[in-house]
Amino acid sequence: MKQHIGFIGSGNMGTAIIKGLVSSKVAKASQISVFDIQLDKVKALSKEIGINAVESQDKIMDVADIIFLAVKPNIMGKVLSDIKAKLTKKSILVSIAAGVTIDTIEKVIGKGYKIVRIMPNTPALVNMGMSSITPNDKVTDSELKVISTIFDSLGRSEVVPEYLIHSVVGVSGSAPAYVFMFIEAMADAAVLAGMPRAQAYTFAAQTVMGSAKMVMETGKHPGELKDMVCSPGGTTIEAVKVLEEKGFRAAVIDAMISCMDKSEALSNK
Ligand SMILES: NC(=O)C1=CN([C@@H]2O[C@H](COP(=O)(O)OP(=O)(O)OC[C@H]3O[C@@H](n4cnc5c(N)ncnc54)[C@H](O)[C@@H]3O)[C@@H](O)[C@H]2O)C=CC1
Ligand SMILES: O=C(O)[C@@H]1CCC=N1
Repeated sequence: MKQHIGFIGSGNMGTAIIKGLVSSKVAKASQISVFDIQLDKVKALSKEIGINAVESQDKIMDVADIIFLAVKPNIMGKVLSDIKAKLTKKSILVSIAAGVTIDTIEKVIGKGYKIVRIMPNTPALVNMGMSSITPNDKVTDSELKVISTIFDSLGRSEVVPEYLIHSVVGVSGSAPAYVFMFIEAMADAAVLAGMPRAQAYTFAAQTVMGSAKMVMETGKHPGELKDMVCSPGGTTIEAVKVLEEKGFRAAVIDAMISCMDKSEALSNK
């Protein structure tokens, strides 16, 4: 791609996107400029992967065609007000903030600007992310293609209407946290049974990755794939019984309802 990409904020998610982009080779490190109030962090990132570390938001606005806002939702308003003067109608503003709607952004910067709302997740760091893309009506089809290319290079992406973003937060944005908890719990049990810790993480994580791949590649219903593991009178069905008794599915659904409710509450602030 030929555009210059600027980042305001390089925390957990911003850094995952930046590193994923560089390793995918969709953008060269020289095409990426990054500003974060923690300047040392950006300098270290520059040293590590070669992106341009810049010392102000203004410098990002001077060089970038695509501007990523990767700061916490509660400071989005301030950052938007700060960059407003230098924003042009040609720039594409990409926000990854949970609960900050396109309407909220337009209330600060005004209408007529190109805005894309993204809900990414941290596996973008290893180019296995899942991102949703929601453009406003000022973004052209070819610009949307550029944004899709960026997020496809970080894993997969799908364009969704804005009302679906709460579901996306629950099922992918926040979801790595619950998957990591699942992996950690499985590894704990293996350690309990005597397996060394590091080996337990490898077995658990590879199993989660392989199971996910089977869902994606076989097209079979997850229930059918589960049934294929459960030998009659065997070990797996014993585990399934306990998971059902302990409310495993209900716990996941309830947790996600809390997560999605919070996403909605943030949007209504
Ligand atoms: N962490 C995740 O898994 C995901 C996060 N998000 C969204 O990404 C955004 C960032 O989240 P995280 O990376 O987790 O937070 P974080 O706290 O790790 O990173 C935020 C960064 O912004 C910097 N910052 C603060 N004020 C700034 C300013 N005025 N100018 C430039 N930089 C500034 C901070 O120094 C920090 O490095 C949030 O809006 C969140 O909703 C979305 C999807 C997933
Ligand atoms: O926890 C959060 O608020 C952010 C949004 C999605 C994942 N992390």
